[in-house]
Amino acid sequence: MRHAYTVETVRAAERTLMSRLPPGTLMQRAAAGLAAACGSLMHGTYSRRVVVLAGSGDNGGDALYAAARLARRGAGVTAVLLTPDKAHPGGLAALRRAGGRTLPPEPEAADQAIAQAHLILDGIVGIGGRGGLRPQAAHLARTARESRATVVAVDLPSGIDPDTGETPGETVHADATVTFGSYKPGLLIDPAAEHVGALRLIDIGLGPYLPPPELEALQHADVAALLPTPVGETDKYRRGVVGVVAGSERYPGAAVLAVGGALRGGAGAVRYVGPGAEAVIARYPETLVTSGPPSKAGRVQAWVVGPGLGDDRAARQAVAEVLGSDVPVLVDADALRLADRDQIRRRTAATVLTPHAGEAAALLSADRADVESARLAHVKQLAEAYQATVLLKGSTTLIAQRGHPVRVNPTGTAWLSTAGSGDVLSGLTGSLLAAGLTARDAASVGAYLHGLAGRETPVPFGAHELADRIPQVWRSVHPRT
Ligand SMILES: NC(=O)C1=CN([C@@H]2O[C@H](COP(=O)(O)OP(=O)(O)OC[C@H]3O[C@@H](n4cnc5c(N)ncnc54)[C@H](OP(=O)(O)O)[C@@H]3O)[C@@H](O)[C@H]2O)[C@@H](O)CC1
Ligand SMILES: Nc1ncnc2c1ncn2[C@@H]1O[C@H](COP(=O)(O)OP(=O)(O)O)[C@@H](O)[C@H]1O
Ligand SMILES: [K+]
Repeated sequence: MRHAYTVETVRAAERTLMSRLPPGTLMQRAAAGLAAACGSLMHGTYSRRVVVLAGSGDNGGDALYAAARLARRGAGVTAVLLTPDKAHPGGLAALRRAGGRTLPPEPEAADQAIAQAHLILDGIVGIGGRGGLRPQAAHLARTARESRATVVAVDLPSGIDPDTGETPGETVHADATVTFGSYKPGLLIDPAAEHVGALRLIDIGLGPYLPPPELEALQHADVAALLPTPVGETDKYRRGVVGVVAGSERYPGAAVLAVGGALRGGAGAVRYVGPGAEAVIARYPETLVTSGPPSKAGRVQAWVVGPGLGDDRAARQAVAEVLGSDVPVLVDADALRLADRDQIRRRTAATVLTPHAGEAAALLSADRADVESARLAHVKQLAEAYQATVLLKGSTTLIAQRGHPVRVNPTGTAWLSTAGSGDVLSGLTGSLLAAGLTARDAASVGAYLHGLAGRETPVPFGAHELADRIPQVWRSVHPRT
């Protein structure tokens, strides 16, 4: 599991640790890790040209100390000092001793140095940055982006909000980010995460002083431990039956895709309820189909309701019946609009809502653009307002449930933004719910496998090919399956 902590938490841990160590120890640990990372990114240091963009805080200090190490190993280093009289004194002295030169931030000289650099170290601001970059810093960030140099962000790309992933103005666009002590939420959540590049964590010893995280991301081993695996004495009912209420005369394909996802999620059987039965059976003959209402369909351990459902009376009634059941329910697409909000809040069994940004905006009476620019705040707000587990889809998928750290899905690709891909995710996640995973685990594991399938399916792909790829990525996560 990867964990991410807010600035306040990182600072508190850092204070405790620093009080037990000689002054400057943490900065030297950070600088040593940073210099090593830069050396390997440049495939050596001798005769490489490095430009440091150094702000006046400790972030600039880290960058200057690291650059001094690179200069001692033969790199030619130029530091552009944003406020020369406030530059980190120790870092600056170290760089000068190592033969590095400094420039004030006058555009012409700085731009020229940047244009000739192999590597640019962004030490403008770190976790002490507030608001969008100031004009002088913003100019340097743009010049760095337009250069051919490899841009390495120190702790984080300057200009991003470390706690939320918001980008309030101009930001540095990094090829790599070397972060210290712990991940920060903003490094893992879009739009900021788009500017992070390859992310590397340098351990500076904060671990023992960190409380529960703000955000966490599953890795292969975590997912493998959660995947349902049939044991000797099981049967199809004990493995769980998932009911899928999806599709309509107009959108029978949504039924097929949701069932396709559900068949790959580990439940022992998939029961389909709705007008798409013929199409479903034609593609997946193993599906148990019923044409009546969900309440007459027989027992299931979890429901998926919504993909391609339409919005007629029958659809509304089906949503109400499913929400009235005492088993976990995943609510997607049309059902997010049709569901009675109080009925969701009153449920005692788990409820998973899977909106994309537009649907999330409608559920919160907010603007879609605001949801996309501040995903973390909005997913938490949704989980709170609906007393449900919420999986917010999009370029970064987040899973929130009150009382737990938010989960960020680390897999995925923009190729997933293809029609019907969300239907596959609903079916898959509902199947994991029926197999007995908790709402939060089912949503996180569903998003993880869906994202991996997106990465492994030859592109460009359609949603049905994504569903077909799930067994392969399941085995790649859990090779002994
Ligand atoms: N925590 C840890 O464990 C460790 C932390 N370490 C390092 O310390 C870093 C934090 O250092 P920090 O606290 O000195 O703040 P930092 O990020 O350098 O920024 C402050 C400066 O930025 C300026 N500034 C602010 N906003 C701005 C804007 N929008 N646009 C432009 N400028 C802006 C502001 O200027 P002022 O307002 O004072 O004029 C001030 O000078 C952290 O990220 C990590 O790298 C490591 O050494 C080891 C262990
Ligand atoms: N830019 C993106 N990067 C990564 N994943 C994306 C991106 N855009 C969408 N996705 C993913 O693609 C899927 C689309 O689902 P959804 O919006 O419900 O589409 P549909 O209704 O057509 O099935 C979701 O899993 C979402 O997280
Ligand atoms: K930085």
